[in-house]
Amino acid sequence: MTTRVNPNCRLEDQGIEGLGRVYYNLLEPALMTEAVARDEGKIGLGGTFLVTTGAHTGRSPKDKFVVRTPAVEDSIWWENNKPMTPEAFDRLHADMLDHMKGRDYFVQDLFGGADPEERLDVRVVNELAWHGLFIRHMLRRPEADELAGFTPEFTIINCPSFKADPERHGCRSETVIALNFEKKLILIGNSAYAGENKKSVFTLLNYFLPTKNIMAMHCSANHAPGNPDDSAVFFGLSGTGKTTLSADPSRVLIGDDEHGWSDRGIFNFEGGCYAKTISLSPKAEPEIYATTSRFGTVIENMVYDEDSLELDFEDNSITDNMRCAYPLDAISNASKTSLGGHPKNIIMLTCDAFGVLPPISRLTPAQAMYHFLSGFTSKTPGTEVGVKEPIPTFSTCFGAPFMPRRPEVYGKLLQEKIAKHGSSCWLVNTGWTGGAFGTGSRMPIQATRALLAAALDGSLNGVEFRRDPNFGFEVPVSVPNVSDVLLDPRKTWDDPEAYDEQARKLVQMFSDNFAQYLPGIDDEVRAAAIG
Ligand SMILES: Nc1ncnc2c1ncn2[C@@H]1O[C@H](COP(=O)(O)OP(=O)(O)OP(=O)(O)O)[C@@H](O)[C@H]1O
Ligand SMILES: O=C([O-])CC(=O)C(=O)O
Ligand SMILES: [Mn+2]
Repeated sequence: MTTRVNPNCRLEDQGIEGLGRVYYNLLEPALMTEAVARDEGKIGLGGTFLVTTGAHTGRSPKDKFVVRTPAVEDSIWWENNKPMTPEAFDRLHADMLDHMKGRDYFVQDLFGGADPEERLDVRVVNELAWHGLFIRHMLRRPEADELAGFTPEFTIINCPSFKADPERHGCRSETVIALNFEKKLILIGNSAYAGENKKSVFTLLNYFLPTKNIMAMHCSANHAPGNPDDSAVFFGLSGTGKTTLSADPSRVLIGDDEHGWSDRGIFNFEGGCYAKTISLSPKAEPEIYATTSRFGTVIENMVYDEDSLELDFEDNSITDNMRCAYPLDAISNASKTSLGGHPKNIIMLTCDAFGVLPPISRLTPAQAMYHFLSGFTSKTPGTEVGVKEPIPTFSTCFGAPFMPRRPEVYGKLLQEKIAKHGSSCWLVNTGWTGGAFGTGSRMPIQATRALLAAALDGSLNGVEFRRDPNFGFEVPVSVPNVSDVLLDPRKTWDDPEAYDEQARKLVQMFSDNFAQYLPGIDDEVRAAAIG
């Protein structure tokens, strides 16, 4: 019988002792069985696993720390990554190991990265069986014979029942995510939100890959049917549409959130997807909807009927950030390899709740760099009391919370690769049209899809373009299957002067934010800066 763990690499061999029962590399059915036995959640329709995560229903970026050791001192972007002293980390580590004694743990040995040459071997040690199921869906699953020789390069210990002590552990609250590059260890305490697991691995890859000249990207990716070389990536912050728009029935899905771009092309870091389910429509997003009733899908923080177990896609009383996690093969048109060629098209998604940005714009490489460094989207009112206006959010590289290095590192890599491979770049607004949030409405998914289809098949390059007076990029005047009015946001507003006023404000926000990047920027990108 094949063993499901490298016999020379048990937790004891890593100095983790005195635990209760340790379950190594259980498969999905066994993980579900253990999760049910522990009352962590319950089986839903079609064999999904329904779970709630208590106080944390999203990531806790303010509680994330990097241990400040000499080896990483010069390479970490400390203005964006909170430091923790090695001594505080050691106390946290010792206290967590102590807390773990006598408790059962679920170990999953997995790969981060679909390209075998570039992958990171990670061991994820979870207190919750369903976290084991989640991360097994999300990362790359080794074959049984690969497990026999598996030696983790990094270990993540995720212990939601552990509460940190800010005084003793040098953190901010009882919640902690601490990355130690020297000890090759990540410790997560006091959050049951599953997304912390996957974004920890992303942060590691974002640190390591640039040294190998590989661009690490917070983006989704797909390719044309039968032609992996005709690939596209979709950058974007949370909620901008990476997952929704990459799962396009007319394209082959490579992945929905994290990818690398090496000299061989693009590769998914993950083996699964983590989709938002709020208002998920079977008509607009049939592939993702179908995953919410298949065996093994983890359904996190959704309200359901206690008797019938029917999910309520509209009830956001637990959180707006309700999600489902499933392996890539749950999507029928997913790539078998999770690899693609050098992207022919680079899409930058933004959800502009001010209703100012056009639904699609063509960017020069310098403009693409400007928008990549800006990383604009907006948070919409409603989730926080008293928030009446959309909140502009500038998160550099479309993912500042996951970027351990300085933005220029990623910016330069992307710039070089775009120049070398001649990728076309586009800015796509999946946010508001016909006015700002409160007046207008969200861009219809069908319109966004039609515009993307035209960009990706090359036909959009053949239409007439106008130059946007506020942002300087080019905007198509007319596109088949999309109303001309939609293409010109000013015309969608009842009051065009109110549009101009809002546009002026947004330009100013971009310009104020970009000031921080001007000192290190080359002339071409400087010339593309607006305002
Ligand atoms: N025009 C549109 N384009 C894309 N998504 C839209 C559009 N209109 C509405 N939506 C909704 O917006 C949400 C986009 O979320 P999605 O999960 O794709 O974001 P994401 O970029 O993958 O975020 P995260 O990184 O948090 O996973 C979905 O709920 C989708 O149904
Ligand atoms: O990380 C998460 O919690 C979910 C996600 O994909 C994102 O927010 O970008
Ligand atoms: Mn997503």
